[in-house]
Amino acid sequence: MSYDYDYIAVWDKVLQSVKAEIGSTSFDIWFPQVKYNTCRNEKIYISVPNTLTKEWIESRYLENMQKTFRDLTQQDINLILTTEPIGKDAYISPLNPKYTFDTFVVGNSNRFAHAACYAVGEAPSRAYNPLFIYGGVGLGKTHLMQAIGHRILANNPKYSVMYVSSEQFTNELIGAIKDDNTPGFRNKYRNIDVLLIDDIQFLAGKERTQEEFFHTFNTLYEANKQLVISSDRPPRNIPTLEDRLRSRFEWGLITDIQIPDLETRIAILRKKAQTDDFNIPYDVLDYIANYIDSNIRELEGALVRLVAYATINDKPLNMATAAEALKDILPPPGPKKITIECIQKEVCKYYDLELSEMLSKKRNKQLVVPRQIAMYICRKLTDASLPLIGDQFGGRDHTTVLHSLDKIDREINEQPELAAVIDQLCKQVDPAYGS
Ligand SMILES: Nc1ncnc2c1ncn2[C@@H]1O[C@H](COP(=O)(O)OP(=O)(O)OP(=O)(O)O)[C@@H](O)[C@H]1O
Repeated sequence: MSYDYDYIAVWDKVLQSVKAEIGSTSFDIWFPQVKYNTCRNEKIYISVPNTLTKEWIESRYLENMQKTFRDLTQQDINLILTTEPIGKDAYISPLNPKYTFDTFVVGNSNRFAHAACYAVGEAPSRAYNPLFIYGGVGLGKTHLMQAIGHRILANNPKYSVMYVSSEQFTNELIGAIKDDNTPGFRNKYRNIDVLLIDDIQFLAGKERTQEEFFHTFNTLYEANKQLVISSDRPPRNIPTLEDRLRSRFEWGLITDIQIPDLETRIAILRKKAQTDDFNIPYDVLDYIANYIDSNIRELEGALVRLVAYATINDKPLNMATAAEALKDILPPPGPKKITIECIQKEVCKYYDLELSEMLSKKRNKQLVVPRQIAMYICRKLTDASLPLIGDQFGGRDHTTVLHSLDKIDREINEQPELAAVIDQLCKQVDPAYGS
């Protein structure tokens, strides 16, 4: 047996047996979008819609599914769950219908990026070209990019809009080189009206792909076609990106998405609950939003996990169920205890430092300032005495702490940007700060 259609039939049987085993409620939650994709080198690739589903199935059902598959085929085959498209024609992902401007919540962290994307969606090749969007993992870059695609298509159904991740672009180029069909590849990429290319940082170090992308970029740009590029960092920070590409990315508009504040996180959860018709009390949404603060995908993942848990166990969607369902990823509900350590960690995260550096005796400026800020916040948000703070900062004397507090006090008055950073850090440590 080696044809896809044989394996597809086996896969169907595997699904039937899973359903018989776990019941249709769980099955309908986890399996509707789990599909046979392709067979490559003794491996069967199964597409799953997201990482949460992947992890859930892997940890609970995969072993049995694999066994059933092997029993039915009498072949030593591995099942691989993947969120990436692999199938022969699957290099170009269609747009996700959920990623539109309507479903995107605008807050301070993404207002500018949203406005830029919206303008490009309404006036492709006229507003900003290229448009470069960057921001941390799971903050909405793909969503915004695809929203541009949807809007352009809604206004101009004849446009050919292509969304592709840089990884797919690379894989497809490699495939074309292997099959001696680079003209076909070029033809496809250079005859479109809009190219949305995601996660461009993936091209770092891939010279041949960069070369190809450079020509694709030029051809499209010269033909006045719209380019939208996303990355996890600004062009100047992508290592081993050729200068000629970097400079092209800087020709148009560069816009970033920041980590959302608490209000935006709550608004995103409310919108998601409303769109998916989940009836969840606001205090539960606030609880989730309070603790998951740096990745919207995880924020949504927690919500989905809660709903799945409540459905499977037939429990009400309330705080107690949330605490149970999310106990592995969130601390129990209730006021968060603010400790010196959690302040140190938050400040380290902000300044990209190791905790050990903050507690060390080193006195270079990159360490001294964050250390003094952390001491200042400890004094502000905890009851800790000066000697205790000194002690927990690598055994420093209380006079050192006092000196730090005085210094930051003075600088806050002179430097509004420092005051804003400290304010933001205080909010991160204590979501109730200032309210
Ligand atoms: N402002 C927002 N409003 C509503 N949903 C959002 C918002 N921002 C992000 N999301 C949702 O969060 C999830 C992650 O977003 P997305 O995949 O666009 O992130 P990304 O920045 O492209 O991540 P990566 O760096 O992993 O490529 C998606 O389901 C998206 O719909």
